[in-house]
Amino acid sequence: MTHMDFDALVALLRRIFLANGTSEAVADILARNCASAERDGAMSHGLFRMAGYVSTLRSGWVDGRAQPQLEDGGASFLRVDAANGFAQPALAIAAPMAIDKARATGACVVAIRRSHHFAALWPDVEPFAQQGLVAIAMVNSMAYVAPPGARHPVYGTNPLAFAAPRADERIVVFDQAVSVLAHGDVQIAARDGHMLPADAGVDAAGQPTRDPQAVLDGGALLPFGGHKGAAIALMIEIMAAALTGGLFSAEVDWSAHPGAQTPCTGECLILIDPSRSGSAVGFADRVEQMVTALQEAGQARMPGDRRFAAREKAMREGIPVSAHMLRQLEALTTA
Ligand SMILES: NC(=O)C1=CN([C@@H]2O[C@H](COP(=O)(O)OP(=O)(O)OC[C@H]3O[C@@H](n4cnc5c(N)ncnc54)[C@H](OP(=O)(O)O)[C@@H]3O)[C@@H](O)[C@H]2O)C=CC1
Ligand SMILES: O=C(O)C1=NCCCC1
Repeated sequence: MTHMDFDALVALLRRIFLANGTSEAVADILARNCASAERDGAMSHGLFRMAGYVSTLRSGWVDGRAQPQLEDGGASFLRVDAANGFAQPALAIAAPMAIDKARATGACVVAIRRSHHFAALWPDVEPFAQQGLVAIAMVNSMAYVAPPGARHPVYGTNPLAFAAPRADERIVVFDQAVSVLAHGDVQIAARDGHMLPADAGVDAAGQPTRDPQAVLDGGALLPFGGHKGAAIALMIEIMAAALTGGLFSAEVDWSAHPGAQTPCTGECLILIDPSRSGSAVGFADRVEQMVTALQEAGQARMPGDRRFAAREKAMREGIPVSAHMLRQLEALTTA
């Protein structure tokens, strides 16, 4: 096991993206995104995903050089056609105007379509909260999740991320899939020979199973909280696909592109300027009061706490990367 400096890991991942056909701008954004996930201990969307990025790029399913097109949708609405490229470069192009619109009008909706999102979602919201805005992001993915009573999966694992400013320049962030587990964690469980929690998935016959391979081989994941998680999955399909002009998770068809792993769907980001609320007490102070109330009630861990602690440790000590993973990454630097 070696401990890699964050910038050295970003540089290695950047070489992989460039060697496999992305533009410099896309390589910069995705390398930083993927290294950040690994640094923060979000293993399902860190280095584990690099082989999938590469096989997808090589399959021709995604355009690593896409030029996202920004379209003004009105005072508080921005559309982006990601042009069959990755979602994060599309978001990066929209971000400055989205912030301006949110500050000018109180809110802004960013609707991204024809976009591939293969990553953790918190990097899409964190920077906005650091600039004093509330941010909510939703992405749909591909049909891995069966709602209660369904005969086959319809929803994606559809993550939802939320970020808001706290006092003292801190932020509160959560980022979660609608399924009990992310599909990436099921793949990791299958690779490492671990069983799933009892309520996570069903096999191809619709029977509950703890076997990750049975979920991957024609089975399905289940939403957290039964019909309640399923309703959130529905909302995300509506916001990230119907609203943006992207595909629903169940409409993604990559059968003509063997090796493809990234969903080509949509993303919806909502920004709110909390200074518009007119509240006498500052918004960040109110958020802080809420966090304090939770802590006083006994909640020891806030969402984001584990991740921020992992980040701090990794920035101090380096990011642990196994010799096996390092060899795999080096191999991906040659097309
Ligand atoms: N691109 C895509 O299409 C998809 C991406 N994903 C990504 O996969 C990643 C993992 O998702 P998921 O498995 O649902 O995430 P987790 O269940 O690991 O965590 C969800 C959230 O709950 C917080 N949390 C976890 N345990 C506790 C606890 N005991 N007390 C308080 N808070 C807690 C986490 O904070 P903390 O981070 O601090 O642990 C996090 O904010 C996400 O980054 C998601 O965006 C998932 C599905 C599809
Ligand atoms: O882990 C997941 O679930 C997913 N991650 C990337 C995109 C597809 C679903």
